[in-house]
Amino acid sequence: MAQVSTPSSINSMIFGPEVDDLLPDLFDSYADKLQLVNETWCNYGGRTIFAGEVVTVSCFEDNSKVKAQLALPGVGKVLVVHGQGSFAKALLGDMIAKSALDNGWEGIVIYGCIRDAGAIAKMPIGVKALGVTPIKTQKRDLGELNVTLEIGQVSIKPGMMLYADLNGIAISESVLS
Ligand SMILES: O=C([O-])CC(=O)C(=O)O
Repeated sequence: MAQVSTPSSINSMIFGPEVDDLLPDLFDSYADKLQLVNETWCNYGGRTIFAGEVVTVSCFEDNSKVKAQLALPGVGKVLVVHGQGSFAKALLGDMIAKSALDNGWEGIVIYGCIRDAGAIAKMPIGVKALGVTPIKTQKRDLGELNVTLEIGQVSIKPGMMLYADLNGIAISESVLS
């Protein structure tokens, strides 16, 4: 599994042996540099600790841009998708998640829903979302790439760093060091 381009001390928190948690240690050391993205996230990916440089998509019940981005190389990157919190359509399923895994993405955060949660749970990639629905979107190529997103009263901009574990999601303006 590729390691993200963070300082080795943080990499050891993310990838070290028997590491179960990341955010508590990060907030103990770097609280002044972190913003908590305070939403009721559920964990769906087979990898519970992940970090990377943020790429953003904004879309509503259409995951065309999500599919297109995750088909591109993603080593060291996390895709953050603002789906307006919709529970009507899934913005990620197992095929798109597999594509992300094959392309080296560290993780995917969806302010909305996913489907194929059983299969995604077996994939070694980070996936967090608000919930699940079995219904997929219609792909009409609607949505915007690399715009600033407002989630959990935090502005999430492309190029920021995102850190996630079972305790939540946090972002920083730059790589913590
Ligand atoms: O295609 C979709 O919209 C979602 C899906 O089912 C998959 O990724 O397998």
